[in-house]
Amino acid sequence: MTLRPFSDRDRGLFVSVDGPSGAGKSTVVQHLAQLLVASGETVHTTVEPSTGPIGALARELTETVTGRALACLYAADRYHHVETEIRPKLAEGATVIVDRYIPSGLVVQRFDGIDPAFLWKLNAEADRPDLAVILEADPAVIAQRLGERGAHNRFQLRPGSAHAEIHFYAQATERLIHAGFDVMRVDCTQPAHHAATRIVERLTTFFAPAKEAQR
Ligand SMILES: Nc1ncnc2c1ncn2[C@@H]1O[C@H](COP(=O)(O)OP(=O)(O)OP(=O)(O)O)[C@@H](O)[C@H]1O
Ligand SMILES: Cc1cn([C@H]2C[C@H](O)[C@@H](COP(=O)(O)O)O2)c(=O)[nH]c1=O
Repeated sequence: MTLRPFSDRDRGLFVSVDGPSGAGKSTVVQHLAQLLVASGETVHTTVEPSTGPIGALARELTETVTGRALACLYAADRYHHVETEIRPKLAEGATVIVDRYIPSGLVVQRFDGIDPAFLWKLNAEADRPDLAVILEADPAVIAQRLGERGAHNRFQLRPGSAHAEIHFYAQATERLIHAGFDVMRVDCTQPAHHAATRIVERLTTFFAPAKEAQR
């Protein structure tokens, strides 16, 4: 199987995975990568904030810097990540799976009261993923997972954060669909490998070239 976007057969497929904190993004990304590698794909997994210099700064400053300044820092990391890691890996033909991307940029900074229109403009020039996966679940499930695992950041410590984040994601998802993004909503209350299998099915149905084209 060789996964290629129809718009550009010379590069690999770009998939983003977003969803509320603790929904299971990292777990699904891991399963998805394993399934794709097992089917013969070259896969590069990556994460935002990136491991680059701006990503490291954003991660370090998330607890102390707020609002527009933090939103700009995450957007700067995104543009740098695309230029220095994502595009080069796609050009090598790898399927790139990113754990958090534009949808997170449209959602997380809303906890600091930032206007969604500002977040949209800030992220508007970042390369679009071929498929934007959004994990969805009942707030009680997410709150339970967060409670068991423990919070990773200040946003997850707020009472009702799971409810608020699910609401922000629903709005961001509508906006992405309206702008023409290929969005796949995935129920993450199912076991993670089931969710990953559904994503692989979608990728192979919509993006794997016909056998003749591969020869
Ligand atoms: N499908 C699932 N069913 C049950 N538990 C799950 C599932 N997916 C993830 N978990 C558990 O939920 C917790 C959060 O998972 P994970 O770290 O993958 O979430 P995340 O969305 O990447 O979190 P964060 O946004 O904080 O990075 C972990 O303890 C993980 O083992
Ligand atoms: C991409 C992105 C990330 N963040 C914040 C949210 C979290 O504090 C960390 C990510 O860590 P996790 O282990 O994946 O939860 O980064 C953000 O505020 N804005 C963003 O666009």
